[in-house]
Amino acid sequence: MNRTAMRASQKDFENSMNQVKLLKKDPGNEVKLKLYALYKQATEGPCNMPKPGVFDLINKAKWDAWNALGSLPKEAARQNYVDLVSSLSPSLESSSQVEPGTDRKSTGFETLVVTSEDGITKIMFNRPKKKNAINTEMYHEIMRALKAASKDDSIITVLTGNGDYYSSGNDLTNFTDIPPGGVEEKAKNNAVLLREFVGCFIDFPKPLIAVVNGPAVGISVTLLGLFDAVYASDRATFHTPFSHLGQSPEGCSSYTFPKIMSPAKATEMLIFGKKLTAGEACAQGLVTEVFPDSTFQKEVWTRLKAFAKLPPNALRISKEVIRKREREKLHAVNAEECNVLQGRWLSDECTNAVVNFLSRKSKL
Ligand SMILES: CCCC/C=C/CC(=O)SCCNC(=O)CCNC(=O)[C@H](O)C(C)(C)COP(=O)(O)OP(=O)(O)OC[C@H]1O[C@@H](n2cnc3c(N)ncnc32)[C@H](O)[C@@H]1OP(=O)(O)O
Repeated sequence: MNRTAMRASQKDFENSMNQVKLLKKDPGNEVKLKLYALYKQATEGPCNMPKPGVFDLINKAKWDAWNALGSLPKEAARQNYVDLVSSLSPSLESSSQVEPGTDRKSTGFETLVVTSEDGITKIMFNRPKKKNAINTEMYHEIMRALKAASKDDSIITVLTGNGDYYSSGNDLTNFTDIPPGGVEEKAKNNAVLLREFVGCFIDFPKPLIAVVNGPAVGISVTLLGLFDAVYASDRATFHTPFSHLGQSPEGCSSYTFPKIMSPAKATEMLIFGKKLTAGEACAQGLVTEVFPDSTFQKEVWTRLKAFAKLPPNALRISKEVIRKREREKLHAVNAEECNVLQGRWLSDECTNAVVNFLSRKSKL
C-alpha cells in the first residue's frame, strides 16, 4: 500500500511519537526540525506563532521549519510524520548496537566516558559526531569528573577524545538557548561557567596529562597550558581562531602561552589564529612529545602506566611545588579573561561568526 495515501491513524501517529523518544542515535538537526514542524502542523495546524528574533536561533529555526509547511492539512502532516519516523528505522535498529564509548551513557556521564584502571583515571570526551565540541552539559560533566578524579585512588588523570578529533572546542550552539533575561544574561552565565570550569584545571592536584588524539580547537587548546604533560599524535593540530570568531583568549592562555612559547609566537596563535601542526606545537613547548599516529595509543599508554607506578605522594607534592607560586596569578588571569569574553560574546563580530557557522556559511 502506498503510505503517502494519508491513512495514518491517530494511533499510528502516537506510536511514531513514542518511537522518536526511543531513538538513541541522534537523527541530526535537520530531521529533528522536520519532525518538530510536522508534529506542530499535525496537532495545531498552520504556524500561528509570532516570528522569533534573529538572535533566538533555535526558536527561529523551529519557526521557519513550521512556517514552511504553509497550509498543509493536519492529516497530511500526520502521515508525513509517520513516514519520516519509519524512514529512521535503521537508526532505531542500530541503537542497541552502538559500540561502547560511542555516544552512549557510561558510568553516569552523557558526554564523557570515564574509566579508572592501572592507577589512571581517563576522562574521554565522547561526542565524536560533533568532533567532541564541548556543550554546557559537557562543561559540567568534565568538572564533576575532575573533582571525582582529584579524590579517587588514581595516581594520574588523563584527558583524551573519542573519534578523529581531540575536541573542536566550545560548542557554538551554547550561544543559542537564550534565557528569559536575554543575551546579556546568557553571556553572564557563560562567563560564570567558564571561570568555574577553568578554575578546576588551575586547582587540579594530581598530574594531569592530555592525550591529544587528533585536531584540537579553541578552549581545548588553551587549557593545555594548565596540563602537566601533553602527548600528541602527529595527526593533531592546534588552532585558536579567537579573532575569526570575534572572541578573545581564555583558559589562562593570555598568560601561559606567551610564557610557554614566547610572546611573538603566542600572538600568531592567539591573535592571528595560526594553526600549528603537532611538530610545531612541540617545538614551541606546548606539546611534550609527538608520536606517529599508527603507534600513538600503544606508546603513550605504556608510558602513562609506568608513570602511574611512581610514588603518588611524591608526584602530588612535586606538582604542588612547581605550580603553587602561579595559582593565585592564574585565577586572576582567568577572572579577567572571562570578564573580557563576556563583553565579546555580546559583540556583533561574535554574533555574526556564530550565526555564520550555525547557518553553515563558514567553517574554520
Ligand atoms: C561557555 C564557555 C565558552 C568558552 C569559549 C571557548 C572558545 C572556543 O572554544 S572557540 C572554538 C570554537 N570552535 C569552532 O569554531 C569550531 C567550529 N567547527 C568547525 O569549524 C568544523 O566543524 C571543524 C573544522 C571542527 C570540523 O569540520 P568537518 O568538516 O570535519 O566536520 P563538520 O561536518 O563541520 O562537523 C561534524 C558535526 O559537528 C558539529 N560541530 C563541530 N564542531 C562544532 C562546534 N565547535 N560547535 C558546534 N557544532 C560543532 C558540526 O556542526 C557538525 O554537526 P552536524 O553533523 O549536525 O552538521
